[in-house]
Amino acid sequence: MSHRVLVEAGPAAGVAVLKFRNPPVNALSLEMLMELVISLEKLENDKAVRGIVITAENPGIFLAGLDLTEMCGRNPAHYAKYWEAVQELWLRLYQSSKVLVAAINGACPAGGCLASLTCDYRVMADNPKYTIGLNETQLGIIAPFWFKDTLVNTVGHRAAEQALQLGTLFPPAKALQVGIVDQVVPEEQLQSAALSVMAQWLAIPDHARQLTKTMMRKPTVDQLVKQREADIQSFVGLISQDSIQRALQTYLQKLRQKKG
Ligand SMILES: CCCCCCC/C=C/C(=O)SCCNC(=O)CCNC(=O)[C@H](O)C(C)(C)COP(=O)(O)OP(=O)(O)OC[C@H]1O[C@@H](n2cnc3c(N)ncnc32)[C@H](O)[C@@H]1OP(=O)(O)O
Repeated sequence: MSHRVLVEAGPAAGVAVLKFRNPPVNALSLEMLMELVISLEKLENDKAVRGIVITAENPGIFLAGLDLTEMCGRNPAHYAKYWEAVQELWLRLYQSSKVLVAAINGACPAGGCLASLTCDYRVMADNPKYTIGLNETQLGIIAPFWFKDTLVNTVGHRAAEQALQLGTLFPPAKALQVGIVDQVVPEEQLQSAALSVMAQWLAIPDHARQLTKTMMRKPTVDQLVKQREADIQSFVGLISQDSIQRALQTYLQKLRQKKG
């Protein structure tokens, strides 16, 4: 039984809707990652499902990214387990044979942006409070190579380099201009727009679309698969450094003080 991920049958045949519900901010905790992987595996094996709309149950925050509390003050074994789960989610999403459409109905930083970038199409609600991007450098950390490659595959090398170096969080219109999202629509039309684009994608025969998706994505997937263990060790080494721990603690404190 999943608590942090809700899967519903969509209003159209063959479409499921997967909703994030991990209050307060839909951070990707270890439990949330594991529940997502299980839900995605079930959907992947369900022949009746051809497409999945991915969204947040409550508008405001799509995903707050990786859970910073999983990466602060823990031991190396925990960091390794956490990072393996992050890799697993990315591999499931990026290699999914289903059509994935992200209906971005809230803030979408870092790991949240990465999850949306694995989708085949991104529709974002036109709300200036919502931003999207790989903002890792703003936290004093570096987006791993497979985060970078997923962005490069979406927006091209130059735009990705600039966005990554600056850690830019783009509001909807700018995100559309850069190509990080494919469509921006009024907030109240987000779900209908996602279903409408899903219908267009489902009009293509599955086998042809799936083989094309694999052809386009396999080189990027293979890069991680062939060095998965090394990537885990690299993450554990970096995240355990005092300077990185200090940077993350400072960032978390800033988030907490924002309220007070
Ligand atoms: C060095 C080796 C390489 C490492 C690579 C690692 C790659 C990392 C990828 C990531 O995803 S890092 C996480 C990036 N995420 C962010 O920068 C988002 C941070 N959060 C926000 O900007 C805001 O919280 C929000 C999502 C826009 C929501 O704002 P809102 O005003 O609605 O809520 P807050 O009051 O800010 O937060 C409520 C509560 O939640 C805590 N929190 C927020 N984000 C996270 C998070 N990502 N992980 C854990 N906890 C988070 C926040 O601290 C508040 O906690 P309390 O004060 O209530 O205790």
